[in-house]
Amino acid sequence: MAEVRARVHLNVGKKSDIPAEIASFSGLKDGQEHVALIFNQADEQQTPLIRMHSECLTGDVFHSSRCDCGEQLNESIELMHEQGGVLLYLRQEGRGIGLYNKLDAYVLQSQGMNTYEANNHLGFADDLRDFSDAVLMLKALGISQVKLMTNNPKKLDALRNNGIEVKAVVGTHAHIKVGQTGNQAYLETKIAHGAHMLDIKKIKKS
Ligand SMILES: Nc1nc2c(ncn2[C@@H]2O[C@H](COP(=O)(O)OP(=O)(O)OP(=O)(O)O)[C@@H](O)[C@H]2O)c(=O)[nH]1
Ligand SMILES: [Zn+2]
Repeated sequence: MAEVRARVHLNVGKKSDIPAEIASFSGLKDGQEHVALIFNQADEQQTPLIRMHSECLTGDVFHSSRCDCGEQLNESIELMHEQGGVLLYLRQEGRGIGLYNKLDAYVLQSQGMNTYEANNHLGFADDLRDFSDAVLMLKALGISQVKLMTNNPKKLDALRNNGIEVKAVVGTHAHIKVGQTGNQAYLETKIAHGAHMLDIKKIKKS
């Protein structure tokens, strides 16, 4: 069993004006410092909106053209500001392979491989993520049923197979960034080979 270690108020978002709390945990299994952002005390709602967001330094911090992670993060924060929610920020950079390996994968993608082929070429599976710490974090917050914000069916399975009831799924928009280092091929590959439920019509040019 994991437990909440510290829980403290802060404002977040592009303008630092969205009230939230950040929580740290004890008893997590993989040794990473995962955190939860809690909006409007949503852990007290019966079925809060949840996002399990895997870390992406290049996208979340630098708003890289190669992916849509930073935009998804902002979208989650803004929606949770409106309706409450819990954002689990999971330290699973590069779908679990780490930042330097992800940059090696980007080199291979610049040479023509897709995102999964590049992982495989480096000796990794398509996706190394394990969401059991996310489940422990939800349980530590007393959350057993959720509305999940994702397009990734693996995240649904990870919760459903571990005692968290997923009552509804809320898709995120994706934002196309055109050009040689853009994210269009990355998003299309996730739909075609990763079974992502991303509605191509929901893709917006940003
Ligand atoms: N290995 C690898 N990881 C990538 C690449 N592009 C982005 N990532 C990582 O992919 C992860 C994306 O995380 P999420 O946005 O939470 O997950 P998702 O599987 O896309 O699912 P949803 O956004 O919930 O639909 C982050 O850890 C990024 O660092 C890539 O080309 N190669
Ligand atoms: Zn990213």
